[in-house]
Amino acid sequence: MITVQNLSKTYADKAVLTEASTRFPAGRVTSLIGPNGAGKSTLLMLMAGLIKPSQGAAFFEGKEVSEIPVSDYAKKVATLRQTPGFSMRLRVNELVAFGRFPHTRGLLNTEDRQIIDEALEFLSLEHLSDRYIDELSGGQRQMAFLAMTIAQQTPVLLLDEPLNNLDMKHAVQIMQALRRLSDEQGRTVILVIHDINFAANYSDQIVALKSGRIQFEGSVTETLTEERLKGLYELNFEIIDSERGRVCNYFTPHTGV
Ligand SMILES: Nc1ncnc2c1ncn2[C@@H]1O[C@H](COP(=O)(O)OP(=O)(O)OP(=O)(O)O)[C@@H](O)[C@H]1O
Repeated sequence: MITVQNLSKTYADKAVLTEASTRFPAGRVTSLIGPNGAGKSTLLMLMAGLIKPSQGAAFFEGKEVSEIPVSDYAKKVATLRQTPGFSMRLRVNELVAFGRFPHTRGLLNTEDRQIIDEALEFLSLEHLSDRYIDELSGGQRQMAFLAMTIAQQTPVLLLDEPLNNLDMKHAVQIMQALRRLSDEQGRTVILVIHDINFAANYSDQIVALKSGRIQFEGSVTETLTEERLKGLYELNFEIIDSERGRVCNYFTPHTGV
């Protein structure tokens, strides 16, 4: 379980996250939503231990994240950063093998190879296994990085915009995979996501940020309402519930004008 308490981050006197306190339920999918610059990635990176808080703390199983040795934390929490840069010429399966590093320190055994194959299979990437990363499309590369994160086999995954560069079919495939990680394997998934409709249909929990503060949080039905979304994004929404799920329509905010 990850919790944050009075968590704040300031850059040169500019507060980008202010007194955030919340808990992320174990084994569930939580989406961090909100407009550009709201502080979503900052909150995720603080939980990942990749940046230090100015005030307050993030906790993993009751221990302050900044006090957990990096090598131990990497076995518990895997992080996929936004647009990960990678200049080395690597094949997809070699990239995914990096996910095993916290466990193996580089020496892969048969079990590691199996886990790598399973991560590729989980995202239906077997056909790309021998392809070079720099010869993939943006979406294929994004999927390969996600496979690396999955191969790390941590109880918690922190994902910053995992749907970046993905077409609709692949976005659905990723969100279904994240649900399976939660439903079938009990893993905790916390992701930053802009597509409100994917958040609505695949999350257990929503945490909404605006101007560095948590505006609201709770279940999809509690949080993704016309009134709350209007306040968050300053757009008119129409919420449509059907048996296939909830659709938040903001595409034509000025209908009738
Ligand atoms: N290293 C940094 N130095 C200075 N300011 C930063 C730094 N990192 C982030 N910020 C600022 O913090 C604010 C929050 O950024 P953050 O990336 O957390 O927002 P976000 O909600 O993830 O945005 P987006 O949806 O656009 O990715 C922004 O105003 C950003 O410019």
